[in-house]
Amino acid sequence: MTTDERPLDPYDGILLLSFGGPEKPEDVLPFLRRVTAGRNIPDERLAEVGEHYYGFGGRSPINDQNRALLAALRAELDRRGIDTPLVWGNRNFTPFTTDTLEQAHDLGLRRLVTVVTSAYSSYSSCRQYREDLAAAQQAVAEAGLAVEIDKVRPYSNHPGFARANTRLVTEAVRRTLRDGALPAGIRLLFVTHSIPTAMDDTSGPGDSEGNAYSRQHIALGAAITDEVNATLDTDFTGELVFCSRSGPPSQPWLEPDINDRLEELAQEGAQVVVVAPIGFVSDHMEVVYDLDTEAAATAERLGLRLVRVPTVGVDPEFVSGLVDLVLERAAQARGEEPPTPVWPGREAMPSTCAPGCCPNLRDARPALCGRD
Ligand SMILES: CC1=C(CCC(=O)O)c2cc3nc(cc4[nH]c(cc5[nH]c(cc1n2)c(C)c5CCC(=O)O)c(CCC(=O)O)c4C)C(CCC(=O)O)=C3C
Ligand SMILES: [Fe+2]
Repeated sequence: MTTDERPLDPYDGILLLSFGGPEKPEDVLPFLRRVTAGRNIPDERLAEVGEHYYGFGGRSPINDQNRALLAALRAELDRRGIDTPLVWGNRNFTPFTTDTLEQAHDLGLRRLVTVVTSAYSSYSSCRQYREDLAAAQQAVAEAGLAVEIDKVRPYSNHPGFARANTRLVTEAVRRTLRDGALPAGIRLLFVTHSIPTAMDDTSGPGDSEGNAYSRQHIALGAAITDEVNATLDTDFTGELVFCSRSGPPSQPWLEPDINDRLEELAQEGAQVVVVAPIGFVSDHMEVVYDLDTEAAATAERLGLRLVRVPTVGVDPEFVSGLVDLVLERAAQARGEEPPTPVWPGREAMPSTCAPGCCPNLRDARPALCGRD
């Protein structure tokens, strides 16, 4: 059979791997216990985060967003004549990854290529998913089922993700124009999930300078800002801020928190803030609570108008980019050297993580899709 007929060879299945979220009030506590097992999150923070979920009827939007992404990926694969089955697994909620691997094996799938719903390099956003894959693979192996698993590269600088974000930010800024002019005191903020500074310091390949997580965000934010300025003839200075900090106060996490920064910006005379959550791929709880509820309330109290940019979600350019990444990974697995498009910057992250990449600083565990 030629590769034209089977463009995903050697893979016979695609796995969408995500975080997972609760779907009803009774799910919330078990979900939170699972997310935070052994992670030193104060009880008060857990109770508080539980309330975020109860405020939305105990249902996170994330699973439905993944169902929509699956449908969009299926449609894009079909459009390209690729009939490879697509399955979905989560870290913290059903369908759990181990069950998904069993299901995949039942379907006859033996070698999967994984797309993670996270674009950046860090323990939480990359290696922890690789550990999930190793644990699930081990669990099904104990039942005698063998499934091989690879993943696509971290894709914050893949044009599909980066250009879709650029277009969404440009459109949001364009919508603020009145008679072709920007409103006075407008600022552009890029937001992502805060992580412990120790996790950021060690993110990226083991022999690199670290801080891959924050650098990747800064690079994308700067590239988007340049594009917006070029397209709309503006002179924004974008900046990166953080949300969803959860560790104890004694542990340093990436700052500034978006709410603190809004206070400062209001004092500096800002009036409109465009908030682009480039750290996330869908409008899940960290977006609809931390930004649309909490940061929106902060902005309101300060008299700031907050314009929230959508996440990429099922944007066709993003979805098509994910399919390109899967095809690229398949070509690599066949021993070819396919082009690895990159924007912004010049270097694609490797599809197989380097030794020591984004280490687990608490308890090292086996991880797939890497060279250690
Ligand atoms: C980098 C990163 C991403 C982005 C990459 C990716 O998407 O994977 C992300 C995504 C998400 N984080 C999510 C939810 C939570 N994260 C928590 C806690 C933590 N997140 C961390 C990091 C990240 N998290 C970290 C370092 C912790 C501390 C504990 C630990 O070291 O693990 C907690 C515990 C309670 C609390 O918030 O304190 C919850 C409930 C949801 C689901 C949303 C929904 O339900 O719609 C999603 C998509
Ligand atoms: Fe999180």
